Amino acid sequence: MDSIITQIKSLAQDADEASRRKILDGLRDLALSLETPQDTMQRISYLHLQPALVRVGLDLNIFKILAESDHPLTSDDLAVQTNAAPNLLSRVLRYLASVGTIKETGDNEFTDNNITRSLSDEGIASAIYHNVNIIAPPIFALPNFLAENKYQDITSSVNTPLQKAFNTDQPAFVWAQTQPELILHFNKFMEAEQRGMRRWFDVFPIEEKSRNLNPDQALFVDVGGNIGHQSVALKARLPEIQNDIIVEDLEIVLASAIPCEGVKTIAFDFFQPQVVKGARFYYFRSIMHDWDDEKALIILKNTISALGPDSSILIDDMVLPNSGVHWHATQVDMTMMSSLASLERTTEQWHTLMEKAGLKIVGIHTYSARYNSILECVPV
Ligand SMILES: C[S@@+](CC[C@H](N)C(=O)[O-])C[C@H]1O[C@@H](n2cnc3c(N)ncnc32)[C@H](O)[C@@H]1O
Repeated sequence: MDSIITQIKSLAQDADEASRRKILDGLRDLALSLETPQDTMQRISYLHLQPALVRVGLDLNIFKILAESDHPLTSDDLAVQTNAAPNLLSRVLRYLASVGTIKETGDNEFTDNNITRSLSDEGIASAIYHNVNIIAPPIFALPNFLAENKYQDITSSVNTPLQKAFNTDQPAFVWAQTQPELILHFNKFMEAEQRGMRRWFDVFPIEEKSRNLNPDQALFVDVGGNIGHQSVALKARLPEIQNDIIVEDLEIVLASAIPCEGVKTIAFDFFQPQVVKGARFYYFRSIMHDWDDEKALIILKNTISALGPDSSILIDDMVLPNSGVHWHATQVDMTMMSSLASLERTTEQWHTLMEKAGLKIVGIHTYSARYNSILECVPV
């Protein structure tokens, strides 16, 4: 067994991202194939504990303390540093070690491992906060919601499990504006989610397609661009181009925009007609997946009215295959459904949406093993 583990580790060390994922998924399938009914019961029925207890670890700063310590710490050491009751803490630590998020080195003594170090990263911590605080309650409300609605499609963004879970009648993005902590975590989560990934312009011929701009023509409008990660990266890629790169988002979000010379911000509601006319690119990253076809069509039509003769719309979202969709994508799809009444789309669903908008897809450039793709769209 030890020699098999060593072989797998060395295989993974030299693997590219797609092969490394294949190894992880193969090991997952192997572990599942070995489960007894008892194992399955233990695994699935307690799954929800892990994010909740990891959040406790984050609240107490346990992962960072262990990652920054050059020697193992006892639960009493950690109790002093966190002000948590020693007995409570030792039980929490024992749980966290048992699921591999920290490493037990002796009786009530712990150190870090690769998972501890990942969890001590601010962006990854924010992803956990966002998912535990905002995504999990609607997911737990989902079974009753579906039963009450006789297992019909969730089609209204004001009637989803999110409204049930948080007792609100507002759509998620409006409700979110009343939750400043949510916005801070969400913005950091968005950064962590993109980190280390190939960028869309690594496959999209951005230099070639940015030629012959008029001097007063905007190059790039990052619609719903959050705090500007993509626009800042694009500016770094095209430093010599002086045409405007503009991040549009809600005012409350732009308040935390990354300051960057050459990147402007405009507070803008994409359910209103686009205010920047004739830009070369109108870019939507992870926007269409937030909305059902009806709302996505409003956003697209508001953009089409601003297009100039050489403009195009770039949609940066997942393009799902028809079968064998990876769990990284199916879990986002379930989240979209439960909180936003929206979806991740297959190639066919993207074509249908664009046809309804009066657009045609002239290219699909896939840039990650997670189906992230640029759909280049122009009017029919
Ligand atoms: C899933 S995030 C994607 C953010 C960014 N494009 C990225 O990929 O990191 C969706 C974004 O849409 C913004 N948004 C939601 N409703 C909006 C509206 N009506 N007008 C403009 N932006 C909106 C949110 O504030 C958020 O930043």
